[in-house]
Amino acid sequence: MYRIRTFNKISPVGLNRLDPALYAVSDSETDEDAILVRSAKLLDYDFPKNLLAISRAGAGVNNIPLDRCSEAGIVVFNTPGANANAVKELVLCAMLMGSRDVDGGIQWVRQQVASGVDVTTVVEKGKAAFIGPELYKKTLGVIGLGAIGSLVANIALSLGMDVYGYDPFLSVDAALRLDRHIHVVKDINELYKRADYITIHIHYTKDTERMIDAKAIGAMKRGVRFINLARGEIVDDDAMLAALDTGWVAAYVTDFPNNRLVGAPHVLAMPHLGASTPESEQNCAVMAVDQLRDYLENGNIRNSVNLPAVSQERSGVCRLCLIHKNVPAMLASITTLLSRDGINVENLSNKSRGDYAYTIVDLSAPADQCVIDEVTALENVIRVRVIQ
Ligand SMILES: NC(=O)c1ccc[n+]([C@@H]2O[C@H](COP(=O)([O-])OP(=O)(O)OC[C@H]3O[C@@H](n4cnc5c(N)ncnc54)[C@H](O)[C@@H]3O)[C@@H](O)[C@H]2O)c1
Ligand SMILES: O=C(O)[C@H](O)COP(=O)(O)O
Repeated sequence: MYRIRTFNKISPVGLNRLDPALYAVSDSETDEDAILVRSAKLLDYDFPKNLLAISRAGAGVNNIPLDRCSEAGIVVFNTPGANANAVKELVLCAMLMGSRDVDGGIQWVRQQVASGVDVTTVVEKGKAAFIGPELYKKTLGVIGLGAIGSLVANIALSLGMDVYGYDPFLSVDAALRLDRHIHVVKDINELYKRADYITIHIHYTKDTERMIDAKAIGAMKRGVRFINLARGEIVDDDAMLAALDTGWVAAYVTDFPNNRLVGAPHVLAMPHLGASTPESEQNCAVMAVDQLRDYLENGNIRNSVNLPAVSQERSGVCRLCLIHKNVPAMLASITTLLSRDGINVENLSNKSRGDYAYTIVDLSAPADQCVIDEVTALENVIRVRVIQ
């Protein structure tokens, strides 16, 4: 029986894929073998020794201490693309709301009614205060052309926008998803100097923290409208507030409110709603659960953010799964111990990612505990699992 602790509400459509005969799942499990999480912060969480995996039902993993997980042999998964459509649709909403003062207008209508005015008598005169430009024929800059950015870039074309994209690490898959009419630039300043609207879709890491600072904003066009449904930390709030104050930035629409931003003019702050649709919550939960099950039951790794992707059809009678450091002669050391005991290797897969590597070995005979202990004791081996 595996114990899975949930740290957020995970869609039952995903959770129902966990057989209750094999899995105990709740938010009160202790000594858990695995974690299912959305945005709950695990940075200071004291992981149980037997924790094997964390599956993030969503894209961003800045709430998970990846280095600490790798060192402890904990595999971290996310669900690439599973919530991208939900975010794309909210970006469209954000672009429109940052343009036309729909929010201000709706609030004004409510205020009229609340103060006893017959709103029908003031609408036509009052509406002039809420005028705003159209998206059609304007230029959109998309920073980050991954799962979300590529969808946003493509749909903006169909709104009649001219689209510039920037992504120095563009994957082949992502590039193939992009409409050929999108101008992909190598220098972000090419995007900054042209865009009337900029939307950012990159991960928050040490490298992207406050990437949108005073210098970046200064390189943008005066009157730019900036949309941030990625992470609050990517934008330097001081620089953004100063630019809103002078009108250099006409509107800042963000999914990451804080008290300073919410009080400022021309800021529209939503409560992290990007992925909050039933469809996206289900997609993410299904993917997070399926990947987790495949790892727990078969040792296969798909869509990990800290270990390589390694999957292998089951063969033999017993499977060894090893997380180890990416150093020379690991495979030789492991197979030497196995062959010394007369155990034949039916199939083997090994891949590395940065400082770490993962090996799956299917064996023709069950490995006895002595040999497992010896493999576990090898220098640079972090974790060994035996799956029957
Ligand atoms: N508001 C929400 O609810 C919500 C929902 C989903 C994702 N997100 C955020 O959006 C981020 C992106 O999600 P995704 O699914 O598109 O991820 P993704 O991995 O598919 O795409 C990220 C892209 O950013 C690119 N990139 C990395 N560094 C860059 C840089 N310095 N400049 C330009 N591009 C860079 C990568 O090459 C990649 O193509 C997530 O990490 C998360 O923080 C927010
Ligand atoms: O990174 C993500 O996937 C989003 O920020 C969504 O987060 P959530 O699952 O907590 O809504």
